[in-house]
Amino acid sequence: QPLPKNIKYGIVLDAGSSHTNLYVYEWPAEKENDTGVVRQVEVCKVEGPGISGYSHATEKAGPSLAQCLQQAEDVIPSAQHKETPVYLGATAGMRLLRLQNNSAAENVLSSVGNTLRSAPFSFQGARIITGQEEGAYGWITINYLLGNFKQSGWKKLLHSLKSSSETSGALDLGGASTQITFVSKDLTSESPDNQLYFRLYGKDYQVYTHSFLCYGKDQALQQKLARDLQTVENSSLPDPCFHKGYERTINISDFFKNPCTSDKKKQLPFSQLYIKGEGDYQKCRESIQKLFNKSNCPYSSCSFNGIYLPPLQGDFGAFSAFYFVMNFLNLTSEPNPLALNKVISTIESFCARPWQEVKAAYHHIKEKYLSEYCFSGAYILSLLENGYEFTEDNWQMIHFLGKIGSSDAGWTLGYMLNLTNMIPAEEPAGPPLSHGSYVGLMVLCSLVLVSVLLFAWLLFHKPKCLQKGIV
Ligand SMILES: Nc1ccn([C@@H]2O[C@H](COP(=O)(O)OP(=O)(O)OP(=O)(O)O)[C@@H](O)[C@H]2O)c(=O)n1
Ligand SMILES: [Ca+2]
Repeated sequence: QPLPKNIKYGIVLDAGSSHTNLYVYEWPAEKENDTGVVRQVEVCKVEGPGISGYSHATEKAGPSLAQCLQQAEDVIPSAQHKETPVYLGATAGMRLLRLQNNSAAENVLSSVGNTLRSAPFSFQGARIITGQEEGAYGWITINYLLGNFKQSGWKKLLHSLKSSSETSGALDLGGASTQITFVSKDLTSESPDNQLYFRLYGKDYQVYTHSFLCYGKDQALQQKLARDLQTVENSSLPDPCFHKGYERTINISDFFKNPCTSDKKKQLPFSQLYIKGEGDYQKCRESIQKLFNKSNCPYSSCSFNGIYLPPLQGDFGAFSAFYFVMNFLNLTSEPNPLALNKVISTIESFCARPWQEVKAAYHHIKEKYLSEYCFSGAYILSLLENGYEFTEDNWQMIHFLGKIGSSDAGWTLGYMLNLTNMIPAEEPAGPPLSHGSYVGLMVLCSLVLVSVLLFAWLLFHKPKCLQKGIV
């Protein structure tokens, strides 16, 4: 008779630059150290901006989380609230706010800390995670969910026959930063900041990671506009990355306060800028390309801006905004990824559609998202092709994925697994057989035993009917 399941829970808040998500995870207590047992049971999108958006009213950052915390209380049985850990990790939006206004960043963190402390859960901290951690935990999450870490018995044998790479690289695109993380056999010690070593389930991993601050898709757009503003003649700016007929007004006053644009600060004779879409993919790609400085590389090989990048290796899972954008454009085809030229032609023709037509065709999608899919599609291609130098030949190694099973791809699960010590360095000494195999083997042994006994009995106590035949 199976014992009643003892379920444990954990909560992680992903305080991103554009918004905050609260995740609830659950796992069977007795299988804590197995791989692939933790699953996401709830996600709650916090209303309003990301916590870095409360820099002018820091005391409101914490209360903005209340509704999602209430949702977590409803999902997790009350008897377990006290023992459920809750973590908050803030990413690039808060890294930028810390650069721009350190005390505002601290006040925001203390406000969210106070709210989380007053929830009935076990508060484990609210902090800004580093870009390295963000990359590493994203890599751990997807490989944990894909079951790439622990293999035993037949699976191990199959894997070694299948000469495929053992882990999948991780590509994360946020609003303010982007991360690339993968196992590299050619990783040299040229750039220690980009090197990580893990020992997980008895295996060593040499991992490359880098986080590009200001290269999330929202900040990349700000960077592009800052460049365009250098040569603007009047307050009207034609922009090839927006659809024809689309117009947007930008306030110049705060524009250059952002650390991603401050080095391009310029006095302008107007306070508002009027962007007018042109819908020209080629021109858009050309203007985005300028964001990737490929001119100097102090290492054996680089991505851009003089940052070390070893040769790309294996498959990649591309998630968050990589997925949102490519999914909108119907370019996430799996298990057979589309060829690069098909991807380019789709984005090119999407950018060429007039804004009125796009708006009518997708009236259910938020205008903020919809108006930027042309820019975002072009930016993703630039980042992957010009930045990381993916080519037609290895493009199909990229798999755009939103979820793996019931869990979202992102850094939060890896963060929780690490902080709760749920991924052991050594392979746990599990039972050598699964329950099914054990039962099967016992039945087989019993049958053999019964047959032997029957045979012995027949041999030594021959029934009369048989003796007669023999005589
Ligand atoms: N259906 C959606 C959802 C989000 N977005 C966009 O995707 C970006 C945000 O991606 P996300 O991964 O949520 O970024 P954050 O975590 O908020 O940012 P960061 O990781 O840089 O802190 C934003 O530009 C948002 O406008 C989108 O285009 N379509
Ligand atoms: Ca993010």
